Amino acid sequence: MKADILIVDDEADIRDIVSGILEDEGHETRTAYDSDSALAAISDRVPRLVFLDIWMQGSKLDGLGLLDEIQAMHPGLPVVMISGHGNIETAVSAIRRGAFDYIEKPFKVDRLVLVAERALETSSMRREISELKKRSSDSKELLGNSAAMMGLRQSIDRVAPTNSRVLIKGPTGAGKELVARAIHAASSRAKSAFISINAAAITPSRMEIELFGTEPDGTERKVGALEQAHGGILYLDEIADMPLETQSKILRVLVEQEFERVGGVRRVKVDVRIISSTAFDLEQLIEEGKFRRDLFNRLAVVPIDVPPLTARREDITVLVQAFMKQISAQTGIRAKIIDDDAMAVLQAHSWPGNIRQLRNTIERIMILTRDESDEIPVTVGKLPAELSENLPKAPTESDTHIMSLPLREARERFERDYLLAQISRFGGNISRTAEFIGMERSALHRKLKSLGV
Ligand SMILES: Nc1ncnc2c1ncn2[C@@H]1O[C@H](COP(=O)(O)OP(=O)(O)OP(=O)(O)O)[C@@H](O)[C@H]1O
Repeated sequence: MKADILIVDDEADIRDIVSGILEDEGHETRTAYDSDSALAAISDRVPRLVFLDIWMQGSKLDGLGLLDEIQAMHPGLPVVMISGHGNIETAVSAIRRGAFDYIEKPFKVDRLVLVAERALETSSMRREISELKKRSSDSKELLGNSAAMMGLRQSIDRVAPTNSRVLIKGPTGAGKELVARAIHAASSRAKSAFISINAAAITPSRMEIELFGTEPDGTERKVGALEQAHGGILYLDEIADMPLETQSKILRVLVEQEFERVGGVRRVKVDVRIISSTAFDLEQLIEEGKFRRDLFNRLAVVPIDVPPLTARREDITVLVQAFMKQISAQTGIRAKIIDDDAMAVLQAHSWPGNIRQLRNTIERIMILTRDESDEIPVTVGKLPAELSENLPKAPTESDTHIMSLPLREARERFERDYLLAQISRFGGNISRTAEFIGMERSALHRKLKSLGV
């Protein structure tokens, strides 16, 4: 795991030895010789780990004072104390105050490397856990075995190991963020941060603070998303909503790989892979002058399309079952069986809110039927009313249209509607439709032809 490590020590040869060893391990190091230069280095860019000497000559703050300062500003940042022979007790009290561990001078290479790896691993695990807690209601696994999903998985596998910027296109709730997370998980940056920032949910004036952070001016300093994502991935959700001014600033970051914080003058260098997403036609927004073409060209190095749920209806059964299990685990409501007709209704629905809407619907169904025994299957009548609105209706006596037809024509009309609904339910897959309705594939083709479909 390559990381940005800061070494703070007043002795130049200790700084050199520690940074030499850590660089041999593939890390990036920076050094500081007292508390002021250390705080300046941290404010240039927040490192992933700090090695901090306990006694520093000529420093405004000693090691413990600086440890307190660092912890107040960056609570999750691990600090390993460097202690001399005489001050093990101080090192131990530093651990009580929140330091991760200490190494003793003269130190052994193995011990130094081990402590660094452990500190980095622990902090990345902590980050993962807090990330998991935040999203514990959602699974991160991309489910579905439709051709569309297989294609999507292939694109993810192909693009993940590269460092290319990816633009994920697709309608709302189709799983764009999940795709971005899958790319992160399969990339060499998997152990580093995945920071997500939603342009649609943030006001334009707040957007720059969220992205670039603020420079301290007596008040609390905010670490921006770009800095938090250093070494990892920044996910820009719904870039179409980004104000033009922010677009220019993002473009500059992409060109120069560095930026300035809001209210600051210093340049902050970062190494961040950007994945962005949109539900809109950016080409059209470019035509209308609402999106910068040069930014689009830089963000969309590899475009990935996430198809709407209606283009992969055959995944619905798997999704419904998985969501039942997940919701049941979270809420304690027992999972239900959905009968074939009710499942067919779910498969035929238009799902404008895509997978998110499907998940919410399953949650609603489970809540509505929570008092029933889990042996009673969910029938069409138990589904939320809006789901059955678009179904082809069975002819009734008041349906004079079909009732006015002779049997042969009425049957043809019914067959046509029935077959079209089944084909749509199986995402246009004729073989699977044929299998389900119990017809030979070739016979179904002939039938469709004879019905003029
Ligand atoms: N293939 C999938 N398998 C399982 N769950 C999925 C899948 N795709 C999406 N989801 C779930 O659907 C919900 C919406 O997904 P996500 O937030 O990734 O969509 P999005 O396209 O980024 O939405 P938006 O456009 O609103 O940002 C989440 O709960 C996600 O876990």
